[in-house]
Amino acid sequence: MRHAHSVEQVRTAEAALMARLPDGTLMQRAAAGLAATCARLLPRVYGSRVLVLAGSGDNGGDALYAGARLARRGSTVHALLLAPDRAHPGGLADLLAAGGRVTADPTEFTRADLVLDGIVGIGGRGGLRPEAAPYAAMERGGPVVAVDVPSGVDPDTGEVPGAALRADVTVCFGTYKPGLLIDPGASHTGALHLVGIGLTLPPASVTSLQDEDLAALLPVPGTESDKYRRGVVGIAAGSARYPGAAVLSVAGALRGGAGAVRYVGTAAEEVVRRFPETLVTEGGPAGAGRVQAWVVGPGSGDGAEQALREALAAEVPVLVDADGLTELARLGPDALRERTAPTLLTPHTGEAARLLAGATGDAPPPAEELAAARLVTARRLAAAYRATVLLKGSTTVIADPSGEVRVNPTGTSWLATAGSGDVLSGLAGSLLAAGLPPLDAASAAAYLHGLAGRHAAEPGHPIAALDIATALPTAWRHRR
Ligand SMILES: NC(=O)C1=CN([C@@H]2O[C@H](COP(=O)(O)OP(=O)(O)OC[C@H]3O[C@@H](n4cnc5c(N)ncnc54)[C@H](OP(=O)(O)O)[C@@H]3O)[C@@H](O)[C@H]2O)[C@@H](O)CC1
Ligand SMILES: [K+]
Repeated sequence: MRHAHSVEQVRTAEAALMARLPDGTLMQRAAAGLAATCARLLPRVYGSRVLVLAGSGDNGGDALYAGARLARRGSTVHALLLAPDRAHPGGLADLLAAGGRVTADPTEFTRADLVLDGIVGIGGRGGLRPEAAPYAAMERGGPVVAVDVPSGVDPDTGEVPGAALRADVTVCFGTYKPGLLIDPGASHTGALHLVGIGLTLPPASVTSLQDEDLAALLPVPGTESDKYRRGVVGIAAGSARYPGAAVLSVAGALRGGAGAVRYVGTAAEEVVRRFPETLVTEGGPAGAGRVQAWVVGPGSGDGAEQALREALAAEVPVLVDADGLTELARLGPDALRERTAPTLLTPHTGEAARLLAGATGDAPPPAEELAAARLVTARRLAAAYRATVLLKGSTTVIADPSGEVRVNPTGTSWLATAGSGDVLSGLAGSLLAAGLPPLDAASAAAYLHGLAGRHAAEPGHPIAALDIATALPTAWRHRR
């Protein structure tokens, strides 16, 4: 599991540790880790050109001290000071003592074999300021290594409100920051390296599953298992107009580990033709047999209202997707108030905008605004509806009403294909039926779905939604 901590949590842990250590110890630990990573990135440290972009704070201090270490190993190190009269005094003195020089020449950015971005770290707010903004678009001669955070990325949220540096590698200190894991910030970090500096941190509210976490979450049938113990997932999806959504949701559900898939809706014929193992019931969720979790909404069209009401009345976990979400947005959070079992909502940003409008009574915010603020949006929705929310898109973010968040690391842009969300809904519903709590079910489903998309698209070609469902067993088996 990757754990990400907020700036406030990092500052608290830093203060506690600094009180016990001699001045400057943490910065030296950070600089040592940073310099070691830079040395590995350079073909040869001796004789390489290194540029340090140093801002006014400790982030610049880290970069200057790391520059000094590289200068002592024979690199030609220049420092470009973005606030020359406020550069970190100790770091600058150390760099000069090691033979480094100050430059005012911005073209050094292009000449350098490696650039250290020490403009701003966890103390930064807003995009790059005018003196630093041109570096965001400038041609580079070698890798850019971000110190702690790529400058211009909000460390707490991943928002990128203005210009920001795109790093090839980010060396972060003590812990990951949420903004390094969530787009658009995540797409600025490049490869992530964590350097331990000895902080004692509280439990993280933002985490990201890794392969071994997925392995621990996925249900494995025991010798006592029968289909009911493994879970029956009910799929209320599809309509005369959109029968395909039902087929795709069932396809995802069948490969999600539940013991059986029960389908209700008007696309039964198409579903059974494709997947004869599906149990089919006439009518809506209310009249269906035993079901341990419902998925309601993909392609439901006009049938969404009735199906949603019936599913929400059941005392089992319910996943609401697509047309079900549009209907829920119309009803507002009150529709979930009486529920005793968990509810999982799986909106894309357009549906999230409607859900927010349904909760506030305001006009729906532009979907692009929500896409740029994914963490905040998922948390707002989870709080408003008191439900677990899986916000789809570039970095899928899953928030539960307690404020806990999982960030999915396996996304791929190949997943942005029609019907991909239908497969995800069935898969997540299946994991809910198998008994996983909603945060686990949603994050495991997003992880597997992303992996399946990668497998299906290998070695790099377009895929259709059914390809994702077909690749799920491979993703399940290999988990990477
Ligand atoms: N925490 C830890 O455990 C450890 C932390 N360490 C390091 O310290 C870093 C945090 O250092 P920090 O607190 O000095 O803040 P930092 O990010 O350098 O910013 C400082 C100043 O920048 C300015 N500024 C703001 N926004 C800006 C913008 N957009 N563009 C340009 N400038 C902007 C603003 O000043 P202003 O100009 O507004 O007066 C602000 O006060 C951390 O990321 C890590 O690298 C390690 O050494 C070891 C252990
Ligand atoms: K930085």
